[in-house]
Amino acid sequence: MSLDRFTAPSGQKPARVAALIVAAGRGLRAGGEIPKQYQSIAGRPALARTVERFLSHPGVDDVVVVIAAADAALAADVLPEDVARVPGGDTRDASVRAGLAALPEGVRHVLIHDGARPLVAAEVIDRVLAALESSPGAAPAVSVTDALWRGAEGRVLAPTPREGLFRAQTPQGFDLAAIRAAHAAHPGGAADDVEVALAAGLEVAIVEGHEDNIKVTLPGCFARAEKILSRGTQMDVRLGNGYDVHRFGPGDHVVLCGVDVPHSRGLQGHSDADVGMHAVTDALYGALAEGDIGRHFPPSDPQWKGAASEIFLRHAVERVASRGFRIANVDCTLVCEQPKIGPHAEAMTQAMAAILGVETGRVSVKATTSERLGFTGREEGIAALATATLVTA
Ligand SMILES: Nc1ccn([C@@H]2O[C@H](COP(=O)(O)OP(=O)(O)OP(=O)(O)O)[C@@H](O)[C@H]2O)c(=O)n1
Ligand SMILES: C[C@](O)(CO)[C@H](O)COP(=O)(O)O
Repeated sequence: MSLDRFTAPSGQKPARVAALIVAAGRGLRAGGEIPKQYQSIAGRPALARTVERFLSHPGVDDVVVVIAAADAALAADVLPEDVARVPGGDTRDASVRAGLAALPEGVRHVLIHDGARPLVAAEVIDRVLAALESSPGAAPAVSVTDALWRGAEGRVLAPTPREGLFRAQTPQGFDLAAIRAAHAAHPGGAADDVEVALAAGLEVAIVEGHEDNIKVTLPGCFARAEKILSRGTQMDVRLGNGYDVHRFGPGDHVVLCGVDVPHSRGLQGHSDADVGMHAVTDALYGALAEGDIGRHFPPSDPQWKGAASEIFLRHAVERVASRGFRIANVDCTLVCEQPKIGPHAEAMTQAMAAILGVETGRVSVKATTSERLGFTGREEGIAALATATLVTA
C-alpha cells in the first residue's frame, strides 16, 4: 500500500476523523455497582471525561460511543444527547467491529479509544493524527523503563530483556478502510486494534504516549486518576469577556440581569435586550472560544425575536458543562446613569446565580456611571461588560 495515499497534500482539507470510543465492557476487575466507565472520577463519570476529550479536540469531526445495551440508561445520564451510540459485543474486538460498521460516510481516519482512559491528553491525540498522515496506523505507547522478570508462585524465574518493549495505549488510529478490512479478516481475541492491524500486514507507527493516559482497570485506578487530575496537569482555567450595548427606546421598564427594573424608557433589541445577561453569556462563549450569542442564535432568525435572554444564558451554561468545565465566577458591570442599579443588584445576583447553577457568592453584579460622558452619559443606552472564569469540572 502506498504511503502517499495517507499524506494530505498541503492546502487540502484534512481527512475526516472519527473517534470511536469503546465502552461496552463490564469492568469486572475494577468492581463497583456499575461498570467502571460510569463511575465518578473527581465528581464526573469517567466516560463523560473520555468523550469530552475528543469532543473538544479540533481535529476530531465525529464521536461515536459503543455501549452495552444493558447500560443505555447509564449512558443517557452521562453522554451529551447528540453523541451517537452503538450497541457493543461480548468482547472488545466485537465492540470495535460494531462501532466501525456504524461510522458515518466520508470518515477517512478513525481513532479507536478505550472509554476507560479518561485522561488522554490533546497532545497524544495530536501525535496520533499527525502520524496518520504518513502511516496507515499509529498508536501511542510508553517505553518500559523498569527491569522485567518472568516469575511464578511469588518467585523470580528469570530476567526478561526490556529493550524494544512498549506499554500500549489508546487512541489507536487507522485508515478506516484498512482497519475495517483487518477486523473482518481477524479471528477475534485480540488485545487491541494494533494486534488486528499487524495481523493484516498494516504498518503501525509508535508515537509518544503519556504516563497519565491510564486505563482504569483495578479498584485503585480511580484514586490514581483523581490524583493525576488534582496535580493540575489536566487542569484548564479559561477566562472570557463579554461586552454589549442596547439603545433606549419607548417603554416603562428595562430587563437587566434577569430583573425587571422600572424606568421611563425601555431597551431596544431583537430579544428582550437584557444587556447584562448578554454580556455574561458572551463571556461564557468567549471562555470556550465558541463565538458569541449571534453565532448560536442569529438575529436574522425570527424565532429569537423578543426571546427571553435566559434562553441564551442557559444554552451557554449547558455548553460549559458539556465541554467539561464549571463556572468559578462571573463579574458583570452595568454602565448607565439611570436607572439606579444598587437597589436591584441583589435580586440580579440571585437571578443570574440560579441560571448559572452556582452559589450567589460566585456572581457579582455592579454598576457605574460614565460621569455623563459618551453615549451612556447622554442616557442614549446602557452598556455592560462581563468576565467569566471557567475551571475544569
Ligand atoms: N465487550 C467489551 C469489552 C471491553 N470494551 C471496552 O474496551 C475498553 C478496554 O477494556 P477493559 O479495560 O478490559 O474493560 P472491561 O472489559 O470493561 O474490564 P474487565 O476486563 O475488568 O471486565 C474499555 O473501555 C471497555 O469498556 C468494550 O467496549 N466491549
Ligand atoms: C487496548 C488496550 O487498552 C491497550 O493497552 C488494552 O489492551 C485493552 O485492555 P485489556 O486490559 O488488555 O483488556
